[in-house]
Amino acid sequence: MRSPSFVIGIAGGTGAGKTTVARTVADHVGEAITRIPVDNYYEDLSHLELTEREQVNYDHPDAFEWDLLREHLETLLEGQPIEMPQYDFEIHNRTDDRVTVESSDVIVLEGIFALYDDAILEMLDLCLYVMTDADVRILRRIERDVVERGRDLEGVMEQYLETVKPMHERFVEPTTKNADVIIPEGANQVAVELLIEKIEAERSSDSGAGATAETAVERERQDELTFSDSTN
Ligand SMILES: Nc1ncnc2c1ncn2[C@@H]1O[C@H](COP(=O)(O)OP(=O)(O)O)[C@@H](O)[C@H]1O
Ligand SMILES: Nc1ccn([C@@H]2O[C@H](COP(=O)(O)O)[C@@H](O)[C@H]2O)c(=O)n1
Repeated sequence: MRSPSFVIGIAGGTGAGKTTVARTVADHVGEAITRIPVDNYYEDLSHLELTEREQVNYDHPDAFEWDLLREHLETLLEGQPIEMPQYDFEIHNRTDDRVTVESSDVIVLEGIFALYDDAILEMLDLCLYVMTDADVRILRRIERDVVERGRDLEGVMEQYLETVKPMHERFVEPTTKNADVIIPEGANQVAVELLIEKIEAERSSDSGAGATAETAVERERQDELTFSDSTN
C-alpha cells in the first residue's frame, strides 16, 4: 500500500463550511482522498446517561480522544487502513460501528480542532482555516442541528451561548495562527478550485519524483550491467 503524498487539515468554527469544502474537494479528486472527520473522535461516553451526555461541553478540546486520532493518522501515513469510529449527534455518542478506512494519496482531516494539536500539526502538509462570520455560522447551525441532528431551536440557542461561542473564541479561532491559508465563507468556488489544483499538482509532483527515483535506480542498474558486461 502506497503512503499518502499530501495531508491537509481543514479547521474553522461550527457551520463555517469545513465539511462542505472537504466533500466538494473529495468529489472532484475521487478515490485518491481519505476524509477524516475529527467529530468521529469525540470520546466514547457510553458510561453516561443520555441526559448527562446532553450537558457535556463538546466544544472543549478535552471532549476528544486525541491519542486515538493521532494513532489513526500515523497508521494512515504508513499506508495502512484504520477502523474509524462513527459518531451519532442525536445520541451524543459513538455508535457501535467501526468503518474500515483505507489510506490513500491524499488525507483530509476536517473539524473544529483540526489545527489544534501540535503532534497532528506536524503531520499536516497544508493547513486551511475556513473563516465565516459568526452570524452566518449560527444561522447555518440552527438549520442543520434541527434538520439533521435532531435538536430543538431552544436547545441549539442555549448550547451556542453557553459553550459553542465562548469555546470558539478561546480555543478554535486562535488556531487561525496555524493556518497556511484562510478560506473565506466556506465552500467558495475560487478557493475550492485552487485547492483542487494544489492537490493535483502535489500528486503529480509526487508521482514525478517517484518516476525520477525509479529512473535513477534503473540507470544505476544499467551502469552495473554495462560494467559487468565489459569485465566479462
Ligand atoms: N459557501 C456556502 N454557502 C452557503 N451555504 C454553505 C456554504 N458552505 C456551507 N454551507 C452550508 O452551511 C451548512 C454548514 O456547512 P458545513 O460544511 O456542514 O459546516 P461545518 O462542517 O464547518 O460545520 C450546511 O448546510 C452547508 O450546506
Ligand atoms: N454530541 C455533540 C457533539 C458535537 N456537537 C457540536 O458539533 C460541533 C462540531 O461540528 P461541526 O460540524 O459543526 O464543525 C461543535 O460545535 C459541537 O458543539 C454537538 O452539538 N453535539
